[in-house]
Amino acid sequence: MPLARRGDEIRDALLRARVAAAYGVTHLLSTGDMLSGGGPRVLVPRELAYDNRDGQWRWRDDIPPRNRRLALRPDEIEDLLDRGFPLPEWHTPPAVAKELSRARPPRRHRGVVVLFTGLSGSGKSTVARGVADALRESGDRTITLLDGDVVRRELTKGLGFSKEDRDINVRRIGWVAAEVARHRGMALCCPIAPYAKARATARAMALEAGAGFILVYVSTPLEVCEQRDRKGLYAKARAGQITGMTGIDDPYEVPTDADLVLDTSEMSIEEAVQGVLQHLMETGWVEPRLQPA
Ligand SMILES: Nc1ncnc2c1ncn2[C@@H]1O[C@H](COP(=O)(O)OS(=O)(=O)O)[C@@H](OP(=O)(O)O)[C@H]1O
Ligand SMILES: Nc1ncnc2c1ncn2[C@@H]1O[C@H](COP(=O)(O)OP(=O)(O)O)[C@@H](O)[C@H]1O
Repeated sequence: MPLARRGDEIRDALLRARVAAAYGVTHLLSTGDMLSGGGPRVLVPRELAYDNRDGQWRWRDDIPPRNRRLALRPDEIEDLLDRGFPLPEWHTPPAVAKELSRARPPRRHRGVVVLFTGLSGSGKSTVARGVADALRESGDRTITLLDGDVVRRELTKGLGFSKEDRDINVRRIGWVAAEVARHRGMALCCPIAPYAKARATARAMALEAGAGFILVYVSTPLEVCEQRDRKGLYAKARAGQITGMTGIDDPYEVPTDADLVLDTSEMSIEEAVQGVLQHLMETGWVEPRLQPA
């Protein structure tokens, strides 16, 4: 029953019992540590397993091991649903499986936010653009690329590079991305996003919108970013002409929660793009028919 959890086990159990009673339920099956309350009687069953000799569920110890199939754990069920695989009929009646997959559609049908984080010049925009181009060709989802320069011109104009302004910048990007993903699109964003807390907020907003969130840490070392110095900002920072440059005299908090790490000093642009696509396919967010070249 997809009831929102209140975070309090006792209140959750009571609420479940009340809702179940309202549907006419007279007995509830529960694990030993769950509470009853609210009317129906609670039965605490012994662990049941599927007996493939006659298709019945019975106490697991009454079934010879070779005929016994244990019930799937909740995380195994979620994994099958996320990947869009059918739940086995011996385990879940098809009508129930249909409802479950309606409540938790496969990842490839849900929205997703991909946030690239890393130093200026690390390759975030270049890789995000490559991923966007590849996925646009497949046409399964709408693709929104929230590119750095455009974002700072259109969405966050007027903000600077203080911690406060960077946090607002990343928060706004995260909010727009989550809205895109709420409507089943894919949003690719590439701010430096130097602070872990702002990145965590972006993740939370995407998850709250029922979407996925993938943090790609573009870990290209500072020396390489500095050699690239496409905008001449590192040279200016070294010369003391500008201050607050990330990696020089402003912090970058290395992610400890990255879903994927790419060091573009060790791979070509194409390899980096394929690395992201591969990850999206392996985790079920993108259909695996986009085969890497
Ligand atoms: N002080 C300072 N520090 C870092 N970067 C600076 C700074 N001043 C200007 N720039 C240019 O602005 C781009 C970074 O903006 P972001 O919106 O990605 O930054 S942040 O996420 O809000 O920290 C970044 O662009 P990219 O190179 O595309 O990352 C820089 O070119
Ligand atoms: N393997 C690579 N992956 C990504 N960018 C690379 C790679 N090798 C060289 N580059 C170059 O590095 C620069 C990265 O710039 P950009 O993508 O704007 O970085 P960021 O968005 O992180 O500031 C581009 O000029 C790009 O062509």
